[in-house]
Amino acid sequence: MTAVTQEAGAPFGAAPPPGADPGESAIVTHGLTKRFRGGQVAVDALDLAVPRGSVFGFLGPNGSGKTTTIRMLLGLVAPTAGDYSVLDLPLAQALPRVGAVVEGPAFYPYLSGEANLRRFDAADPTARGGTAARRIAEALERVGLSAAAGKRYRNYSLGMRQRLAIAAALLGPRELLILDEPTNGLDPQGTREVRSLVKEIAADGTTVFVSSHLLAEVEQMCTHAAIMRTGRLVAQGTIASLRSGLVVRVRVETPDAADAARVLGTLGLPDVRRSGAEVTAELDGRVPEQINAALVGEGVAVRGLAVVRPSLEDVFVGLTGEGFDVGG
Ligand SMILES: Nc1ncnc2c1ncn2[C@@H]1O[C@H](COP(=O)(O)OP(=O)(O)OP(=O)(O)O)[C@@H](O)[C@H]1O
Repeated sequence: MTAVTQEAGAPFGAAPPPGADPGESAIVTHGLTKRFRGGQVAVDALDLAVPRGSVFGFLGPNGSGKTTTIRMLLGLVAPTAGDYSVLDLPLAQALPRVGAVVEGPAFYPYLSGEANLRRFDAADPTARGGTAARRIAEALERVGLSAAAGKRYRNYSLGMRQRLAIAAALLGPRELLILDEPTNGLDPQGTREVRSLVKEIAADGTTVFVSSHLLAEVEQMCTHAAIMRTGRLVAQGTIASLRSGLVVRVRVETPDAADAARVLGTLGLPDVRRSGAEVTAELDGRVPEQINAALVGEGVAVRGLAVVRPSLEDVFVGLTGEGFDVGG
């Protein structure tokens, strides 16, 4: 597939830079659309470009089309229109290099983690029999379950269960790992385990494409994101580039709020706002040290000074005019 070019009116960041080598993308979609019987358009003309080596957050409220997109990428659902490329290969050649956790795999509760992986490995026609024990040991090692390999699945914590699902997806050498809402239903500890595992897998060079309806999770875990809303792409790019269009503010906590507001105004910071003991303004390219020095120089007692960067939620609100409603 050739590089997707930016079209007039296409969402911000929708295409790789002109002349980009398509081999640098782990996933490219062009006009990818799924209309279900009954007329429901679940995915609407989606242009995605997932750089190799990225941890790519596929972010959207429930029902925004994330799972349907993933199912199309894995060849589980046929698109109504558009095309896509995974690892720049025909799908049959790409899939053995792709690990995926879409719906939680069915593990036997009374079997150990290791025995469950043996079942999975045996069911994979592309896996070579003679090296199964090594593959399984490596997958368990990679997700940090070697010590719990012999423990029954039903005694695993939620985080361990999800890590085993990821191990099952990593039984072969994978260039791309696709995870659909991997922290859904996990407790905070399990969520932390999965998040750090994703980072480790990416650090080993595997591209990770992870869907989520949790903005904060994508901000913490991902290098890039695409934001979906009702089947349509709102924006995509690096997390920094998504935020770059929005204003960074400075927030000062002080008992001398009126004086602080005056000083910020004198410094020329735009949009000074005061609320109780808090004064905020646009940072406008200044460094916080300079602002702090000016405040202290004018005798303002500074209790706290922080730079407030826009969140992905601010990006979503800024682009759609709506709140990010996880209920869809
Ligand atoms: N097989 C189907 N037939 C008809 N409509 C479907 C089907 N699968 C999904 N949909 C609809 O398509 C839309 C997108 O669903 P999808 O599951 O892809 O969203 P999602 O972003 O993954 O949300 P969730 O996190 O809730 O699964 C929803 O409105 C859903 O009801």
